[in-house]
Amino acid sequence: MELYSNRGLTTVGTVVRISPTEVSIQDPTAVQQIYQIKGEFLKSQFYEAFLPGIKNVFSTTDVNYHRRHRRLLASEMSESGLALHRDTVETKVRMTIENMAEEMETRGATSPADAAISLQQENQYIKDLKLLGFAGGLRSTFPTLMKINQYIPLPVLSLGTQVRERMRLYATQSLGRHYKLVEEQGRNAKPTLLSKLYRASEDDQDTLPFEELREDAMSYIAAGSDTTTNTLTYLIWAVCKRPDIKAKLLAELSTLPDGFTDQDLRKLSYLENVIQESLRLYSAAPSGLPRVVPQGGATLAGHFIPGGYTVSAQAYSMHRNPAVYREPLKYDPSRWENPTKAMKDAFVPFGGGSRICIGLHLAKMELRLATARFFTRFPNATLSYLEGFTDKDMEPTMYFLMSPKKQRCLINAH
Ligand code: HEM
Repeated sequence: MELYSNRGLTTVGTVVRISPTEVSIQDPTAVQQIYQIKGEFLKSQFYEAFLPGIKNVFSTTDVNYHRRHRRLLASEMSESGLALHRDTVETKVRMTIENMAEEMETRGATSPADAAISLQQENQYIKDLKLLGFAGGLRSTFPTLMKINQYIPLPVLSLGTQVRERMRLYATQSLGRHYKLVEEQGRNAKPTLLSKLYRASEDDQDTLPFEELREDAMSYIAAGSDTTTNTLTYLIWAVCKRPDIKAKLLAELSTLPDGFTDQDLRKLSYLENVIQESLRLYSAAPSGLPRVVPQGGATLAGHFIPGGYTVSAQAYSMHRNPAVYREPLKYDPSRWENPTKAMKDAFVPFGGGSRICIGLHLAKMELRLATARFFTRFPNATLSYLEGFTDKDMEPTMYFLMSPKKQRCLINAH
């Protein structure tokens, strides 16, 4: 199979052994086999190494624990459940756009990622989010580091422990703020993504103990911030680089009524294609998602893989396979006008099966609103060359999550 990487076209196997007991697979049919709703390929120990000491809906490898949490969390994150949160998302997006406009005045350029995140919390919080992915990626990719760390403490790993503790504190504070509101305002308190669970009465089966809820809140903070922000950053950068694409997007946005809402945006097909294409090339979590082959083994892409082996597929290569996507390195939203079955099967920015991203509808709502608000407010936006910014700054780095190498993208938003 031929694959495009940043270094050009390389020929690699569809099935590649990457360690004595681990196999990476880039075959759309096999991927559908591995990541199924009722699948038997369970998350591997990789996830516990990624977030040691934290058991939540993202990291747990325990099927029953996951099923219970996922069931309880799912309704609020569904498309209908999110209707309650549209106004909150809309307000955050508007504030982000205002931040950008202000930054333009003071700095002469704006950085979408900084504008989006600076609203949420202090500087330390932002640093912590980045460090969490970095340290987690190191730990799970190089488990030997953990062994060395027992004898010679490695600063990056102890930093990771401190970061996890601070993330736990952020989650506690965030839940605490809502508890206080509920005490003061009762059921009329502004809902959050976890409201339903702690509104339930003490003896209600459909609720979670505070500690478990707090760990899930951590997964939302960690998995839900940088992912959407990085995708949005790459989207704005990619569209600003291509005046033809921007013009087509602006033409579609110009059909929107004044005071448009997400309901209006959902009808815009080109906007949807721009988001799809950004998730294809710049998907924020494009690394291998390791699963354990069930007992008895499995035949994947024509190869028998014994039970207990780890298999993984990664969106990065799947999304750049020239046999599926013509000119795969080209940013071309129009390819999504009539996608083939292979394109749909190979498109896995949110993972798949029972462990598919629980935040995907929220992420897509945020991306729709932020893209539409950004380009209607700044129709003449172009790339900025201020502060020596170049395309090289946008080369991806990957520590499980993908982000621009220099952690910045400067836009001349005027
Ligand atoms: C563009 C934005 C996003 C991308 C690309 C993304 C990507 C992913 C991927 C690939 C997975 C599967 C991980 C695996 O199998 O190991 C995942 C899982 C998850 N994501 Fe997202 N995500 C995004 C936004 C969000 C948001 C906004 C939230 C929550 C607020 C969120 C929360 C989660 C959680 C909790 C899981 C674990 C689900 C489970 O195991 O049941 N994500 N995400």
